[in-house]
Amino acid sequence: MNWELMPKTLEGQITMEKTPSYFVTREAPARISAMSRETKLIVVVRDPVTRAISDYTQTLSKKPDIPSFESLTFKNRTTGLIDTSWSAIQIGIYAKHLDNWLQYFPMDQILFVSGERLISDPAGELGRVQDFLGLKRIITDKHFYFNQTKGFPCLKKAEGSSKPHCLGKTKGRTHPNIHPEVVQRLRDFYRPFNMKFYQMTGRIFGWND
Ligand SMILES: Nc1ncnc2c1ncn2[C@@H]1O[C@H](COP(=O)(O)OS(=O)(=O)O)[C@@H](OP(=O)(O)O)[C@H]1O
Repeated sequence: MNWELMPKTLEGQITMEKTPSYFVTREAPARISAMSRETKLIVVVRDPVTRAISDYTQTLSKKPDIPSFESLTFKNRTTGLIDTSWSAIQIGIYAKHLDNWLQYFPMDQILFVSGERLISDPAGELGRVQDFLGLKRIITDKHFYFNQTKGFPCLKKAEGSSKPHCLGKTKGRTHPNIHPEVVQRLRDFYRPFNMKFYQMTGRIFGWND
């Protein structure tokens, strides 16, 4: 197996790699740190309850026969006991995953991007990303417009083209309606983990307001 998958980076270049599952993979911090302790890490996080529903929506689009969101959420519906072994729930316990990364990387090498702000203020959030990477703020408000049909911000011009570009059909799917009681139970479940995560990152993401 060839482990040297990352290309060599020359002076003045930044090599980037995106794998959503790294953040929740136990072995990832040690392996990335062994490759380079200077690696900068960027994680996009959104309200873990919406994240769980989004995760379920994605699975449902591939396997329409899976059980309901509610039945996967609870180990026991009557007592309200949540099945934390279900990956859609487990992934949203951000404080726990961050603990694992902090064994190998200092906090100032990790940037948390707010998924909600990425939608409401993409240029502002990307401004933080550019600062974190030590880049000039080249991407600004001028580059985005809000596409009413898509319901999301899109690029005015795609790279190498003069045409507007939105993310594809698999981004921004309609979520199924989940019973408000189930949503509330999940909000209560995540609250302490969210509070811990705000404390660790020094940013209030506003998921329990
Ligand atoms: N500009 C724009 N356009 C469309 N979608 C946007 C945008 N910005 C953020 N989002 C949110 O991205 C969510 C999907 O991203 P994922 O992280 O699931 O993608 S990935 O498959 O893990 O790469 C997707 O989640 P869903 O709403 O559940 O589809 C969106 O909420």
